[in-house]
Amino acid sequence: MERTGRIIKSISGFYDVLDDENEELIRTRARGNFRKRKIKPLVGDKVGFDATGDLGYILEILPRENSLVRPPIANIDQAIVVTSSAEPNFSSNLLDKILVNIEHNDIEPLIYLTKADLLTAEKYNDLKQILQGYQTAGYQVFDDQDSYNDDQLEKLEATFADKVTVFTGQSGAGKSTLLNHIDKELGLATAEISQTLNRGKHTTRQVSLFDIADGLVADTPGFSSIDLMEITPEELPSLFPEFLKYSGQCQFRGCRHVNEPNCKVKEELAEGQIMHSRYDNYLYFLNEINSYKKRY
Ligand SMILES: Nc1nc2c(ncn2[C@@H]2O[C@H](COP(=O)(O)OP(=O)(O)OP(=O)(O)O)[C@@H](O)[C@H]2O)c(=O)[nH]1
Ligand SMILES: [Zn+2]
Repeated sequence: MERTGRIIKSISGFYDVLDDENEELIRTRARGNFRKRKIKPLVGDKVGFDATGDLGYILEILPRENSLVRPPIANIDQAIVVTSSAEPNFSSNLLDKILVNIEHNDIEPLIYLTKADLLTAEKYNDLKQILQGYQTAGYQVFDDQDSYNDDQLEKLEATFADKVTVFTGQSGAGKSTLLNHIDKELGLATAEISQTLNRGKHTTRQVSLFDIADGLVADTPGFSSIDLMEITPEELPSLFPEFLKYSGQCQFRGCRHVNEPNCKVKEELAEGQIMHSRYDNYLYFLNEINSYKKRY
């Protein structure tokens, strides 16, 4: 009889499946017909499988809610955007770019500040102000100056239950360090970042889901840059949740909030209800996306 479960790890052609019924871990292979159809099972996939002997076989992959390429994971509910204050420096442009990519994949982003202990009290307060703006825009923000404050870690863990969570962010932002604080037994490799380049070394390679606080959690390889290749100019305004609050009141359906008359988003921007940095980054991204189109 076919059993169901979720792939939580993939290692050179084998997939470790967590059985839905009894939480047993079963090593499986994909049936040859997947390879012929060019379907590759992903960590996070819900699968139907069959296991009689030592080794099981994946019989079917259930429809995916979403999937990421980097890291290759399917059916993700939320992403913890690990956002460094210093080394590497905070960049609202990078943060917004990450958020837009996550929103595009129908994943809920949460913002988690790290390395604020490296800031002066004044710089930290400035950054906190900015992050308050993200809270107002609709994001859950964790902004304690001590990233490993127990209360805050508990609040973060409380969001894991019954979800698949990925940790994402720039290389060197502190993803592995944060996860190691959450689960002392993980022992993920962390790296000193290269001082001269102010850019992290890539220390995280394999993708697997860990069972933490009644949920499944993945560390992911950091990146040094990301693009907006998958996003269209039509879609972009819908990836800013605070624009969505007002776009229904713009005069034109499909308003891009650039030069259109009676644009409610621009009114709210002028009123201070929408952050200037977010709007400026929006225009910047729109430009970037349009420049891709010209090239191809
Ligand atoms: N001062 C300070 N250093 C931190 C903090 N969090 C992480 N670090 C340091 O930053 C460096 C990079 O941390 P990692 O956890 O390896 O970063 P990562 O995001 O997992 O990096 P990749 O694996 O390259 O994506 C390490 O030297 C950590 O010790 C923090 O809150 N404060
Ligand atoms: Zn508008």
